[in-house]
Amino acid sequence: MIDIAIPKGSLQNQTLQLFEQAGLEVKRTEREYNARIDDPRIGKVKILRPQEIPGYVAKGYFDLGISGTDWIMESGAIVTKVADLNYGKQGPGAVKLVVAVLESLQISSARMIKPGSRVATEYPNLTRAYFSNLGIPVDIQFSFGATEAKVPELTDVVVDLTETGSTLKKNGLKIIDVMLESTSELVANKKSFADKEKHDDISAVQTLLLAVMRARGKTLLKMNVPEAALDAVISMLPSMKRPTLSKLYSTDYYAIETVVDRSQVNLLIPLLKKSGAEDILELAISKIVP
Ligand SMILES: Nc1ncnc2c1ncn2[C@@H]1O[C@H](COP(=O)(O)OP(=O)(O)OP(=O)(O)O)[C@@H](O)[C@H]1O
Ligand SMILES: O=P(O)(O)OC[C@H]1O[C@H](OP(=O)(O)OP(=O)(O)O)[C@H](O)[C@@H]1O
Ligand SMILES: [Mg+2]
Repeated sequence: MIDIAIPKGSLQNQTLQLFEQAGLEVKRTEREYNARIDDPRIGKVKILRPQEIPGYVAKGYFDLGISGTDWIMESGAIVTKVADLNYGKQGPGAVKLVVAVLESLQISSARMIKPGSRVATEYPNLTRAYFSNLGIPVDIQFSFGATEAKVPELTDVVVDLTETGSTLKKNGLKIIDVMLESTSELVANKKSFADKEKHDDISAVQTLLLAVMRARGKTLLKMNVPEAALDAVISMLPSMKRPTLSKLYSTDYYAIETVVDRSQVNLLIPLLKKSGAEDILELAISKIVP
């Protein structure tokens, strides 16, 4: 059995949705931080801040956790990366940890930042390493948030996250460098990962979550096609390997089944029909395990 830490805050909704779609619904009432997942492989489930999750996983309080690349790196926690889950607050993709200054300044790269500048950030360790690497001594000031508000009176430079870019823009800031790209990651405790039984349970959760991620954006198409139209229809169809073909009982029709990109399906269906496909069905896919 494995214990899991789920992030509260920006990554919470996407994480809960992913677990639910994987058939691992995180059950709890509003404001309840001790949750349950009804699965024989999963024990304790807690909802915690993503800043703390890597450290707790590293110490062995949890076998598995989800946090952002940013907090895994900032905390310096030694954990095993099990999977990139590749979502931020707003959905798929990564967020950027950027160096930003007032738009009106004649500064276009981090190398142009003056020694002694004040730098406000929630990530003092990553920021210290970054400026020390550049060889620019700066005055790093820990920020509890609303970091963009601090320019220019309270700080000269900010190191903060951006996803849509809206907060930087609304506060008159421009990006002069990207320190790192951060996405949600599934991480495991090193000892648990090396333990035979726990490894199997960790792998099971990994397989189920990744299967959901893979199925997103894909859809299943089924159709009946007369033998005469078979080549024309098959030549249009993408598939995971090759389309599945089976003969219909006592006719010259074939049934075809294949996986296609959801973004393509509405373009494809009318063309398939025109080429002779009949009884076209589109079905949702919950999981794809290669
Ligand atoms: N749009 C986003 N804004 C902030 N954090 C994001 C965003 N998208 C993804 N994240 C990730 O979420 C994690 C931070 O989540 P958390 O909820 O603890 O902080 P927060 O959203 O900044 O909370 P708070 O509202 O207290 O400032 C980090 O790993 C960060 O990279
Ligand atoms: O590029 P955007 O989509 O605008 O998102 C980025 C903003 O979101 C986060 O702020 P948060 O909501 O965590 O507030 P905080 O600054 O008080 O932590 C982050 O610190 C940025 O300010
Ligand atoms: Mg924040």
